[in-house]
Amino acid sequence: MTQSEADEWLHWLLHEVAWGNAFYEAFGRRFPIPRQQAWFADAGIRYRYSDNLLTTLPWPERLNRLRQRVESLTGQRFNSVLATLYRSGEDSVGWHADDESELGPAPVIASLSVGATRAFCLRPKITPGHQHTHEPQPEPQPEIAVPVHSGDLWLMQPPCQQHWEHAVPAETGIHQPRVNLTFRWVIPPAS
Ligand SMILES: O=C(O)CCC(=O)C(=O)O
Ligand SMILES: [Fe+2]
Repeated sequence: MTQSEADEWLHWLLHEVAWGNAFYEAFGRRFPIPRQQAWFADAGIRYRYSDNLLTTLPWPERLNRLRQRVESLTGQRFNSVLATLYRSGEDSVGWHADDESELGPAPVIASLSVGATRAFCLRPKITPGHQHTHEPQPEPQPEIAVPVHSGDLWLMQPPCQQHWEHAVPAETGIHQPRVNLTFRWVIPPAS
């Protein structure tokens, strides 16, 4: 999208979205995750991870039109979007893959960013499918860092989530916010 569209989207997302704080548990305590999130989805769509932490919001008309635009640009269908707000360079997301079973074995995720330029980092999973093990791990592979600019749209296609992890590390000196939208297809529950 153009810079002025990206600026408009940043303004709309910052002011109109009901941003929520999510938490993670460690050492028997709850800590806020270093970013804010909102989860929009079609009626009846549930996503275990997000559902535990976030309420499902209905699509605002404007966001629904953006979904249709992303669908026609990518040739993919999406029934949900996870919006993430990085309030400044202090906010981040750690290494993970979006490989929950609700996304199916080979998810296609479209990602759109507006606001501050941040590094989107990728690294191969150390042991595909067993990345959460506590056993000793071989040395991590060198990572790839792609600067993502305001208005950039990219696709994470198979086998990205199967074999790679991604992260947006904290960056000192960034005081502007960034919003990232990840459009996803969550397999609807069997009716
Ligand atoms: O902010 C980004 O570019 C990545 C966000 C992300 O990894 C996610 O929403 O799962
Ligand atoms: Fe992700």
